[in-house]
Amino acid sequence: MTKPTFPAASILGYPRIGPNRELKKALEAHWANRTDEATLHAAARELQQANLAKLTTLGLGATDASLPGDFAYYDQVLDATVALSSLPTRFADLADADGTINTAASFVLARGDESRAPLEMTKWFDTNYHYLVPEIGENTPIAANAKPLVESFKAHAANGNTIRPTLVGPITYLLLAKAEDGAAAGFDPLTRIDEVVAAYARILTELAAAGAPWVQIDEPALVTDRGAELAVPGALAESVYTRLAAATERPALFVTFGYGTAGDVTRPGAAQGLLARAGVEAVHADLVRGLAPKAEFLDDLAGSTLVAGIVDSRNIWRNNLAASLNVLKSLRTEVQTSNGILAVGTATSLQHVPHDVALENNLPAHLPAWLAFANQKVAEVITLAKGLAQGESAIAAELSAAESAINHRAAFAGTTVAAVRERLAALTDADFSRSDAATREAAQEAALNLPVLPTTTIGSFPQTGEVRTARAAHRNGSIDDAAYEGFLKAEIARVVELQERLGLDVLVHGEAERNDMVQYFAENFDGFSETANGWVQSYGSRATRPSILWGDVSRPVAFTVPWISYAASLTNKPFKGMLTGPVTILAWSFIRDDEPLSVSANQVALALRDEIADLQDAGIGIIQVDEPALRELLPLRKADQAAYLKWSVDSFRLSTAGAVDATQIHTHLCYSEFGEIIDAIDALDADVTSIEAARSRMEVTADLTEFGYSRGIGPGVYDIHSPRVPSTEEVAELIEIALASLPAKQLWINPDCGLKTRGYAETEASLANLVEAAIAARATIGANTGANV
Ligand code: MET
Ligand SMILES: [Zn+2]
Repeated sequence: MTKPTFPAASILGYPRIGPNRELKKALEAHWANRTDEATLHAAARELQQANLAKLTTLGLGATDASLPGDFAYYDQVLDATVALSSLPTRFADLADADGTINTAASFVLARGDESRAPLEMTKWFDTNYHYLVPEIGENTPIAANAKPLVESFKAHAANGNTIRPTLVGPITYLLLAKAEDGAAAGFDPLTRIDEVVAAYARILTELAAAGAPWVQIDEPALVTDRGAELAVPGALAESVYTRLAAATERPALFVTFGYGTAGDVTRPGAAQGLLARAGVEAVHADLVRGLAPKAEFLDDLAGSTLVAGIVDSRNIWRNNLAASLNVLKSLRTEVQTSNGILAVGTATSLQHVPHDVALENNLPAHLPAWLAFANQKVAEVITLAKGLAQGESAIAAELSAAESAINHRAAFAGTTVAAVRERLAALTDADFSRSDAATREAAQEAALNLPVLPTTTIGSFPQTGEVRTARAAHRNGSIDDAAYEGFLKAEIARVVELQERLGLDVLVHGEAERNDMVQYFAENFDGFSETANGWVQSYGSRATRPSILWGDVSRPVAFTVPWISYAASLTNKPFKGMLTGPVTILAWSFIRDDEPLSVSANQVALALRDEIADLQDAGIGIIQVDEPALRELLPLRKADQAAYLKWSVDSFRLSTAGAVDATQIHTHLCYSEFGEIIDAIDALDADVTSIEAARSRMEVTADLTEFGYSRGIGPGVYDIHSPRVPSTEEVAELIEIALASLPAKQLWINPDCGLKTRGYAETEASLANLVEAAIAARATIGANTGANV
């Protein structure tokens, strides 16, 4: 029997938030009870129809299943939880009479309610998109609920569009899940795979009955080390897809593997061949982050289609169509040798890029022609498929436009800046190291004269409505620079006065002048530009607007110094200046594809190094360089991690190593999987490191003791993710847990993260309790151990 052929051009998914963040607005209006559920559904449907209309205008077929059916109100993993009705026990009362999870219930899972915390949120692979972590135990219900998928398919079909319903795959779903609280120790959600497969088989049957010709099943977890072990002959992936392919009355299956190489990286294509032989009609390979399949590993595709993910869906650069076409042609040879058919697609869903370059009206003139956002990428996929089928001459105009944009970019003045390159080339090992920690410690003790268990904050103070209003007014010109500066100074003075009143030991300026901890730096560095409308979903209704790094980086003038030195002038207390580190600046921006990331990281590091020198000259004795994204960029495969950690740590060291001994360098990382990269964190060589720890009740302190961590450490004692005010007793307890494993001399007392999302009332109350608990702990230490701590 011949297998159905997948459309020649398709995309794995499309941004869901809407070109003007329509979904955000609809969701937030609904959550604020300003609209009912029917209004929300109508707004979402309208947005999806507009998106599909756009995609067909761009050239995707309306009826050949090349339109992705990947819409989600909040998150695609949450939608898989809905499709499986897998409600964790603590939410069991939310189930409908038939056991299913309705839209309102799914929002409770996503957002929590008065009595329950929401599902945990975690970064999706190595992206800045967050999914909701499924909680699966021995008894979590698993039962098919095809209704949302079927209804959506039918609604679009009635409108003339044949979408390809999309689901997170069974293996990926369970690998991303965590054991439900109360499950037996060591319980592995993957042990529930047979039930998940049975539920998916049922969903496939219902989708076939509704008329869906194709279904897309995303299995990106097979590009991780753990997933790869399951993608070898005789292992789980083979049996799962043999069973799904055997489902009676099902749509054709398209299984995708974004974010890397599926299966064994030394045998690119082996995982795809395996699934094709198991009966899957179309398989995908990410050619941007992963390796191109080879005939020798594909073996026999058994008539299946291989969809080449050649257009980058994680970045915004215009595709080099000529180079891509060459890759596609040689891949076609491999695929045809393997008895398969080649089609063209994206590396992952386009959910990681903004909608449309055409919506940008503020970019520097040279930039738009270099870029491709989602809509431009759809056109690129279609062009490449056409070129592959009909030859270069059929796409001559597109090839030449791409070529001239790429040549223009390569030759453009800011792309390579001689002075920046010379400075990088002249670096020596000495530029990456400070003197030994003991020497620094002595110099800092003399300079700062801090009490034991010093109290501080992570940097930002509440960004009130007034701050945001003033910023917007300044941006649109309704208040002038002087008025805005006056406003910010008053805000800074208020924050300094508050910290003095609360009795904190190390003060900060509060970051009121920063719209965002990355964008603010990008705005002040050469080599970056900001988009006006380049929103990318981060989680739920939240989106970020990453800056675009397009050229060599330098810092024309000191920009944090005026604010920070003004703040420091208002107090006699030790003062901490705040900067964002090189890895985080890059992780939360669109980065260059014409230079290794490590080169950009060192350029950013030198720009920061200049700022640190100026802060130091202005008398700032403590400088914090935040690296919350250090863990996020960690490569998915263990084999690639050491190289990443080497350059990322080096860039931090390059940024900070110009500081004199007496300047105390802090860093801040906000996640608790600290143990995993503790060597790298140690290698940052910061004098003091603050980390998130309150939710895990100081779990990290045990890792630190075991490691023998010897410098200053501030495990957060106040969970800033909720408006809850921790009592003095609670904070005292956490301090006590930390003191049980760490010497008092190393310990700092601080919140988990910045306070910008909090309100003033809870912030003041919480910080007052934090200071009170620290003072009490000092007294206890003095009583128990004498002054010698
Ligand atoms: C996500 S980490 C945030 C650190 C930053 N200094 C702040 O306080 O907001
Ligand atoms: Zn943080």
